[in-house]
Amino acid sequence: MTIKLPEHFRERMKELLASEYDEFEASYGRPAQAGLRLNPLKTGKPGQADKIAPAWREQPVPWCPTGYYLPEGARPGKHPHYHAGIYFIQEPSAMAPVELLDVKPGDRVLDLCAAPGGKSTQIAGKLAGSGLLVSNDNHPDRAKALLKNIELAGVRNAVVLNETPERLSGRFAGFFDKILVDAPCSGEGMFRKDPDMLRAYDAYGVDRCSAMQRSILAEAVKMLKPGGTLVYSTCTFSAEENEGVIAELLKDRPELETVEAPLRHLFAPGRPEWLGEGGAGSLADSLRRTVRLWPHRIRGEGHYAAVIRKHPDAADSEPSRAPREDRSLPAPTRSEWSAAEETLRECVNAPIEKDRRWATFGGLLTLVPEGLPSLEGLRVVRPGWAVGSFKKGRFAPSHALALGIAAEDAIRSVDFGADHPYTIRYLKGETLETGADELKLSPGAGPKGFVLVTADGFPLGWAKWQDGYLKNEYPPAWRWTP
Ligand SMILES: C[S@@+](CC[C@H](N)C(=O)[O-])C[C@H]1O[C@@H](n2cnc3c(N)ncnc32)[C@H](O)[C@@H]1O
Repeated sequence: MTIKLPEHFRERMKELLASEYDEFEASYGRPAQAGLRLNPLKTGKPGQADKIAPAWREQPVPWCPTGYYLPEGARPGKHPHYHAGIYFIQEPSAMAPVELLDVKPGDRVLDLCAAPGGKSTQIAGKLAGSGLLVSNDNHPDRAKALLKNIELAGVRNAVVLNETPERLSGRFAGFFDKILVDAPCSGEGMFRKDPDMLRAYDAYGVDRCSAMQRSILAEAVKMLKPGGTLVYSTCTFSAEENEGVIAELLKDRPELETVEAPLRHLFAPGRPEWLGEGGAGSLADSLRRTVRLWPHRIRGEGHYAAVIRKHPDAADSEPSRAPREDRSLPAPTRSEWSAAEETLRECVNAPIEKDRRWATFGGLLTLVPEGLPSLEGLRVVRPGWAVGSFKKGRFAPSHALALGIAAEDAIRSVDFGADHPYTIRYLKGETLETGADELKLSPGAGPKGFVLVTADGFPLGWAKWQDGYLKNEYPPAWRWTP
């Protein structure tokens, strides 16, 4: 494979990398590194991960305990397991920023530039269902794609927003323990993986990107708690978009400092000297603590990341201007709740946590994550886990419910196995002839009603059984395409 690198990119990298440049350029003659990351929300129990193709789990990514290099020719996106959200396809160096953020269960985390959700789903795996994830992207269509991946991953404690950093910082001042800013960038580390990035490179030049990154980051730090950690990352190599953005942020802000990245020994240091005369000044040591992932030094396409801590004694950010009552998220009416409760009891064994905060949103019943401030006035894509929808006085379980529970939580289930022809036919939206004796029923349940369809024990979606047929409830927008 030969990639024609933009001439000014080659010239700049040659000057910066000097004797290392030939090795760097040679890396563009090798195939892109593809990776897969297991979803701990679905593969955390003993034996679950063993069901995934062994060849895809042979080569671990050194900086990500759930990440693997894919062998050439592997097509995990064309496997029923993909539709169960048990893994995500992610370029290996893109797995590093969330590992550096060091998310713990119970944290309040913001992923500010989150679509399509590779890193948000990684964060959700680390939260393990406890704490809060606010996943945001300012692009409306990309925010929808983000929601789809959050639902596919079976995340129950995430809110998806479609907002600007400025509007969010007014609402969430000093609120988050951890923030990821995986910034839009000129994408120099994507040339091998995605030739479209080469075409877009001139349109999204380094100067334009660095201006955007500085303004996003300035808003992001306002939302960080004293003592909180922020990771800034890009998939580009230019110093202006990396060390330059961090230098600008740290300048005159003694409450912020870079810290040694936990996995620093695996990566190369930041390059303050590339900022030129007077560019880094007294910040040179701080910038050397940031990390660079180079395609000629590691197996990955390349990334930059800086870990920044806000001093625990930093003055609190301006208090949030959130309204006390959230009128944008009304609680279900008594009749809505009873319709929902009746159907949910027909579908799932798990207790319905009535004392949690439930809200109706766009015809959906959603479980709002604990500790969420008011979202009133913000562009909300989804305020929590949507467990079902109301239609003409009736309630139906959602696809997000199917993907967010375990097979044993369902009252009725049926498993065809990933290799069974019925599994693909189910994912294509077909009705399936199925005997009542093929269903697994909870004690006391009859065969008629909602059935969770699973593959190798991993939920794929709902069907409705009646008179020997499974009527397909798989959402048309999610269907299998050849
Ligand atoms: C590098 S991508 C993020 C990739 C993502 N973190 C993942 O791992 O899947 C950058 C994202 O930032 C979004 N974006 C651009 N400008 C933004 C802004 N001002 N505020 C929030 N998001 C922005 C873009 O729409 C894009 O989806």
